[in-house]
Amino acid sequence: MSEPVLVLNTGSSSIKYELINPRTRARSARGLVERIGQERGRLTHRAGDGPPYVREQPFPDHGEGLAAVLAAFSSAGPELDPVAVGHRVVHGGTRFGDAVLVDDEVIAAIEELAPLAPLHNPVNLTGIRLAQKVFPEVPQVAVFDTAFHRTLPPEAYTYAVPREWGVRRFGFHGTSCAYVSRRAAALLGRDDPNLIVLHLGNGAGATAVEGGRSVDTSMGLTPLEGLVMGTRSGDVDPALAGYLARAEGLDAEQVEHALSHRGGLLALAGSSDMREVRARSGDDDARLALAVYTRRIRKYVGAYYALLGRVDAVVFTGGVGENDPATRAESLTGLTRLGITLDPARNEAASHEERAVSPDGAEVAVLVIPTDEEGEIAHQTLALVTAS
Ligand SMILES: Nc1ncnc2c1ncn2[C@@H]1O[C@H](COP(=O)(O)OP(=O)(O)O)[C@@H](O)[C@H]1O
Ligand SMILES: CC(=O)OP(=O)(O)O
Ligand SMILES: [Mg+2]
Repeated sequence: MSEPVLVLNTGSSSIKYELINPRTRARSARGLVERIGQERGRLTHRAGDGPPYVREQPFPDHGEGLAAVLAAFSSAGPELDPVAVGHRVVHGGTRFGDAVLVDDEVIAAIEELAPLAPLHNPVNLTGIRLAQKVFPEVPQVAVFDTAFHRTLPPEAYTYAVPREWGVRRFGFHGTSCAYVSRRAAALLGRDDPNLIVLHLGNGAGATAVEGGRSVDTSMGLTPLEGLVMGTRSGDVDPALAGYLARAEGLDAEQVEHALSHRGGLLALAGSSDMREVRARSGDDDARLALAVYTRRIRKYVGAYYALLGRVDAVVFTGGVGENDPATRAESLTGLTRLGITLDPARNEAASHEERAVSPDGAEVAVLVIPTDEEGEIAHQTLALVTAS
């Protein structure tokens, strides 16, 4: 029996979607709406093995992007008849752990958490509301990025700030971390390995996984802290906000917006896209950007090695982690004494498969595992809908 689940991963300027059979993980359709809110948007829809259905036009907001997705299914198929819709929701706060069925109360809670993930939660809600309208009889399920990090111990999630602020570290990309951690365990043939997971996409984070559980992670209260990202600065001196207020007259919102949208690779190299930055690695700005990007990763690898004491594998995932051998090599240089080395030929071989890129018998395996956030969301969605 085919039981397709529609998965919506609504990002700050994009919508990724897939129609998946969660049991076989077979996709009958997948697509992407890019550059929402910009002058030139694009929708690419793939159904089966045929040529993609492409629309180049502006998509002023996520609502219009989603309407175009529905139109793509009508024009290019397949029939869009999901048994459930699974939504990626970035911030679940302390309220949400496992996936939940969406009702009015859940929507209100996701909305309340929006100030902690202003780039993500509001557009996640746009997806939920539209799907409710289009599929009123179909259960909607929210799967939270923060869920996998519920196991952080207090000493990892506590900031040394006044308690009455009620703030803490949450961590993100948990669905990706959970999936690649499970796959790493299978590849290593160990039940509950110790891992350093490096999810390097547009957003990027490092996570220390001990015995299969997240015990520390680089993203914090919001998805701005930690590694250098496409447009996000990652770690900076918190006094920067006060300095910019005094020196430039920026208010808190302007500082946060700049650190989120004008930071990272974009600030240093003029592009948030790693492929473009790599293509210009002859120029000084791009070289510095790459050095800052990979040095930050190396610092987190060292820190998490120290926390874990024993590491079975370093796992690379996300668009950069999966596809950029130079980032993997530069991030792990000088770590031979920790037992972390790469096999250059394995590292450089292009592949979309799960694989080890360290030498056979290495003390610490280095793995590349393509993430599957959508497959994981579909799986959790069907499990919840079937159980309820
Ligand atoms: N072959 C490649 N070499 C280097 N970087 C790549 C390659 N393919 C994709 N990337 C980079 O991956 C990043 C996007 O990662 P992805 O995980 O798809 O993003 P998102 O967080 O939006 O899901 C971009 O910076 C892109 O340049
Ligand atoms: C949480 C986060 O950073 O997500 P993304 O990588 O999709 O921006
Ligand atoms: Mg991502």
